[in-house]
Amino acid sequence: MKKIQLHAYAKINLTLDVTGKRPNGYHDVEMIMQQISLCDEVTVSWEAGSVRRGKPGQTAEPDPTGIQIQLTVSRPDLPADSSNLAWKAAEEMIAEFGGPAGGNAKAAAGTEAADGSSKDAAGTDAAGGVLTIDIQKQIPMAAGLAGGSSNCAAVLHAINQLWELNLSVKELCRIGARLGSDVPFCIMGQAAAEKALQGSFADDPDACHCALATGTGTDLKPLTGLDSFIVLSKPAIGVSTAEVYRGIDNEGIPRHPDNNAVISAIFENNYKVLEEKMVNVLENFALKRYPIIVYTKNIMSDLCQSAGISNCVMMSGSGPTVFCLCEELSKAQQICEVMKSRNPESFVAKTTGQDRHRDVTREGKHVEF
Ligand SMILES: C[C@@](CO)(OP(=O)(O)O)[C@H](O)COP(=O)(O)OP(=O)(O)OC[C@H]1O[C@@H](n2ccc(N)nc2=O)[C@H](O)[C@@H]1O
Ligand SMILES: Nc1ncnc2c1ncn2[C@@H]1O[C@H](COP(=O)(O)OP(=O)(O)O)[C@@H](O)[C@H]1O
Repeated sequence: MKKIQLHAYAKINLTLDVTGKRPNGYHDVEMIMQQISLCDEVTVSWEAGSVRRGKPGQTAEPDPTGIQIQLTVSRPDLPADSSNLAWKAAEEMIAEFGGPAGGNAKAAAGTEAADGSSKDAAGTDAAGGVLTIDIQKQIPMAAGLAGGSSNCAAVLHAINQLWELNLSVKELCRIGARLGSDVPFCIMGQAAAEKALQGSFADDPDACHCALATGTGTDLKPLTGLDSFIVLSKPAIGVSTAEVYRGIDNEGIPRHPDNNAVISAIFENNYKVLEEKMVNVLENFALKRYPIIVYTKNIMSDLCQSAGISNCVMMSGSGPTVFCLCEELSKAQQICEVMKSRNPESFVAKTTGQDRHRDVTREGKHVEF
């Protein structure tokens, strides 16, 4: 049996502009996406040849390739069936590749039964195998943080490794884009941030922690990332991305983000410019529809003011999570403490990929998360 454990990182949107609507209902966007340290743990194992039954967690009957998917999750409100994006990722890889490189499960089949599955003379599954996925959740759900998309991306990466497919980040993104608009960014981010993958993607130009996303969010240009601590606070509601995108169609957009100014400000770590130019146009609908988001933003802004830091407070993605940027860990921790008393799902995170923050703070002290 082969096994790989990956971190599935969340993202925040430092800007989010909507520039048009397509005939299929999807919206054109221009947004800056930044990976952060808050993550789930996704473990995937591959056992070739034998199809086990009666194991814990949800299982699917083997498909015609003889491959069975098993999924376990750490939260009871997260589906552990084929509606889970992690499961969909496994199905997509099975449909695309049929099994490991050089040992394609379809091609390696012994005799093919009437239902298309592979059986040996004894009637047991001769080819194929079992893909077992376990998700330990930490990223809040339906939160605007791409938790589901990051789980999906982790399973695509894991199967790429376990089946030795040698796909590039671009090739994985092509598959991921079919599963969700945020999935390609999560794939690029994991290629850059996950130690277990770095050997495979050391020279891949698409491995990055921050990107400008255009099109429906799947055309990505790597950017230098921000170097900051982040406080995240999720009000106790779930928000549907589809509802928010639909809602924005009937709203005026008084202010758009200035992506070029934000890209320069990220490079210079200029929080004053970030405060002025970071805009998420989805707030125009989401804040009206869900006043708890306004309330959360106001509390966080007041806390930033009391701490004497820039007011870089914004909703991430389609919400409802609100975040603020903090240069200093101690201030981020102070703000988080107060936010936790209002919204238990409040966290301190840091942007990934920054040498200054990777292992040590600027003062040279180790940072433990
Ligand atoms: C808003 C963003 C910003 O990063 O993130 P989240 O808030 O979801 O984290 C993304 O655009 C969301 O990406 P994702 O959550 O993957 O969305 P998808 O599954 O592709 O689409 C869910 C629904 O959102 C709408 N949708 C999505 C993307 C897009 N560019 N235009 C849309 O109108 C569609 O109605 C679609 O049916
Ligand atoms: N592995 C997964 N993790 C989280 N949510 C998932 C997953 N698979 C499917 N979902 C579903 O997708 C929806 C949005 O999930 P999520 O990715 O957390 O939202 P967002 O991108 O807004 O942060 C949830 O309602 C959840 O039921």
